[in-house]
Amino acid sequence: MFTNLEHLGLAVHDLEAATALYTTLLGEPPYKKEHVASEAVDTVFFQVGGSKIELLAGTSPDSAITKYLTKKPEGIHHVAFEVDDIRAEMARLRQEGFVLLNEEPKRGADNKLVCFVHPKSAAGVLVELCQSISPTDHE
Ligand SMILES: CC[C@@H](C(=O)O)C(=O)SCCNC(=O)CCNC(=O)[C@H](O)C(C)(C)COP(=O)(O)OP(=O)(O)OC[C@H]1O[C@@H](n2cnc3c(N)ncnc32)[C@H](O)[C@@H]1OP(=O)(O)O
Ligand SMILES: [Co+2]
Repeated sequence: MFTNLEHLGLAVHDLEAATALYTTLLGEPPYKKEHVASEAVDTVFFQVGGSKIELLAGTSPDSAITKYLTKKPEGIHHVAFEVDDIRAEMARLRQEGFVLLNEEPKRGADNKLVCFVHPKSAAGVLVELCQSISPTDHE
């Protein structure tokens, strides 16, 4: 089951400048900064009610964010939904004909298991599924 709009992922060139801008915009500083080596990104998270803003900057030319920003301007890169059972939702979406970008859930930022749905199968929007896990869980 989809349970929440977990975060909006925003692709930015300059993480420090974007962090300062969003701190002013939202009136609160971020609650977390995290490097995710598997995605080659640095992230900054802001809480907004029950959802979050995730700022993302690529840390290598191979990063999906770096590649995206060579073709597109800064802005909304993906929409992330919280799910209660990521494997069940992946199986359901596959059955419905969506193209998943991961065979298995992978470790994302902020203590989540994540899986991406190709934008070409989701009306032009890159969709991320997220399931919360304990910080000590390893998959
Ligand atoms: C920090 C971890 C995690 C979290 O916990 O929150 C994250 O959020 S990580 C975020 C970064 N990681 C990812 O995005 C991983 C998933 N993405 C991918 O695998 C790829 O980016 C992609 C979506 C498969 C695209 O890669 P690729 O096919 O190599 O790029 P192209 O430039 O050739 O794009 C093909 C096609 O798709 C369109 N596109 C690409 N990205 C997006 C996007 N974010 N939103 C909408 N559309 C997108 C692109 O415009 C191309 O379309 P056409 O030009 O019409 O062919
Ligand atoms: Co994300």
